[in-house]
Amino acid sequence: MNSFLSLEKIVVQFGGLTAVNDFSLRLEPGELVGLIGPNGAGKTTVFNIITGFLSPTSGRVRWLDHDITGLPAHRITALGIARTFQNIRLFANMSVLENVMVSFHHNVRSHSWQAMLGTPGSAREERRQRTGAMQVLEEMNLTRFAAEKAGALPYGQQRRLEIARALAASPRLLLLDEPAAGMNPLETMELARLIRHLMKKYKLTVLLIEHDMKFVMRLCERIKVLDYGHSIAEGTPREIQDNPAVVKAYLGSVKHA
Ligand SMILES: Nc1ncnc2c1ncn2[C@@H]1O[C@H](COP(=O)(O)OP(=O)(O)OP(=O)(O)O)[C@@H](O)[C@H]1O
Repeated sequence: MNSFLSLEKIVVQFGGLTAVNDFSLRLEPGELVGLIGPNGAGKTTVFNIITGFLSPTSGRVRWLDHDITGLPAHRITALGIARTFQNIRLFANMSVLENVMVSFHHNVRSHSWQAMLGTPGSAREERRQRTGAMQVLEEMNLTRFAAEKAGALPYGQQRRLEIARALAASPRLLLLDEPAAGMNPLETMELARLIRHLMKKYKLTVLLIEHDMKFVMRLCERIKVLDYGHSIAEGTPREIQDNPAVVKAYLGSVKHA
């Protein structure tokens, strides 16, 4: 059957721990889906499987009808899947602009020998990366920070820069790992607006992990809930809010917190 992204019966074991167990998920183009669940439920592990940072113990990942299970991360990015990280992974000592240019560089995989020799091809390529990176920064409202060190940006802007870097890879599917973490309510509201805008403009599909329930419930069309590696519910925000298994999973996690 045709599919955009489909995860089929994914199992991930770390030694004796089963972090993800028999997990399946399908995404259709243009969807905005939330992946939620208590701490340690296996959400980031699912992202790591989709993006090639981990290989599953069993199960398959299909993307645009290709089996991409276990492909290395850079190949999966080149096929159109980009991500951000829960723990921000910027090059803190490089400028904001350079951080985005690096993603363009990976995107086009420009010939490193050209760069080493400083040939006209590489100068042209650098200009192309710079122009592209500036466009992405403008989209993310980060132009005024272009020359600043990434590590010096306020936290909320660093999160936006992470998204800028992911966008530079020209993805069709964007995975956002806790994009609103550490943001104030105003920043969170702006982020929700931005995600909708980017999805429309770049015809993106988005899967996001988030603990801010208000944000998830307002933004996502469909939500999938993980608990101890198992999918325990899937549905609209309303259905998820009223689902007894979900309430129980979250109450349990509060009790143990
Ligand atoms: N590389 C690893 N080696 C061993 N155990 C791991 C590894 N990565 C994750 N785990 C374990 O797998 C389980 C799922 O972790 P994961 O980070 O996917 O959960 P999560 O739902 O993203 O949690 P959180 O909301 O706290 O970020 C946890 O018990 C975690 O400790």
